[in-house]
Amino acid sequence: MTVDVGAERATTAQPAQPAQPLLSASSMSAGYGGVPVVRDMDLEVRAGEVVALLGANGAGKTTTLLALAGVLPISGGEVAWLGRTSRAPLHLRARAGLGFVPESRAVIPSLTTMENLRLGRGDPEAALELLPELKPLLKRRAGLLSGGEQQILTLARVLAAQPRLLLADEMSLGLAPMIVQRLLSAVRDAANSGIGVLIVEQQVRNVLAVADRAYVLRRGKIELEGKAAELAGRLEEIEATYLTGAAAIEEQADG
Ligand SMILES: Nc1ncnc2c1ncn2[C@@H]1O[C@H](COP(=O)(O)OP(=O)(O)OP(=O)(O)O)[C@@H](O)[C@H]1O
Repeated sequence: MTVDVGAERATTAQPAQPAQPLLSASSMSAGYGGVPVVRDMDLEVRAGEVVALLGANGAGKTTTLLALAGVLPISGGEVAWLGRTSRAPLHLRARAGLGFVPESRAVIPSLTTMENLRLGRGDPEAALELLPELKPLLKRRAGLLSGGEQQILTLARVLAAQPRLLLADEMSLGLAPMIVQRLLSAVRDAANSGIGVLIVEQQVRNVLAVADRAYVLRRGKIELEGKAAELAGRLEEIEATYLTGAAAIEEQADG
């Protein structure tokens, strides 16, 4: 396994070839305390596409994102970032253009919206172009924003760093439908501007409406993949087989 952090840095000035995935995993396994949770995963994300990662509670979606981001060490297979095999941790991948949007809102409450946007090394204006509703809130302390506004700011902070690839973990948890639509459409706009996106989202119909492709996880393995529009056409079957609470309980009983 080649660990080539220096090469990651060196490649940041060069745009990735569209033909080459920004991020790919082959036979990737990862878990906790030596127990694998995701196994044998093959996936990829290319510039300009939104890829959804779907699965029931406990299927391994967050674990997959953490392993791809370098937060959780992989126990098998490979992750390639910008065409090179990598085991670099998140902060080094972040320097090379990987943005991670966590499940929980990640703003500093005592700082204003603008100060939050300036925390990264990026360009607040780039984020404000994608999320202009933050403009009237720039001088307000982030702690005084609503939950939805804080999640919009969380996404904006990551976008301000102008990442090449965005990994987003259930951004919409507990938010009103309008805010969810807003976050998803901003993610789509970001992809249209050339960013690759891998997104975990419980609101399957909504995420498939903005995604290009999707992977469906069950018991830590990718069981289904395809174009988002095709999967949306089979949504009832997919929900019953892979995504419902009943499917998750059945999994645990079987497992
Ligand atoms: N830090 C941890 N230590 C041990 N096991 C963990 C840890 N985090 C998650 N797990 C286990 O790994 C499995 C997959 O969890 P993960 O959070 O990746 O699933 P998920 O698909 O993201 O679920 P959800 O939709 O509920 O967030 C679960 O059985 C979970 O209990």
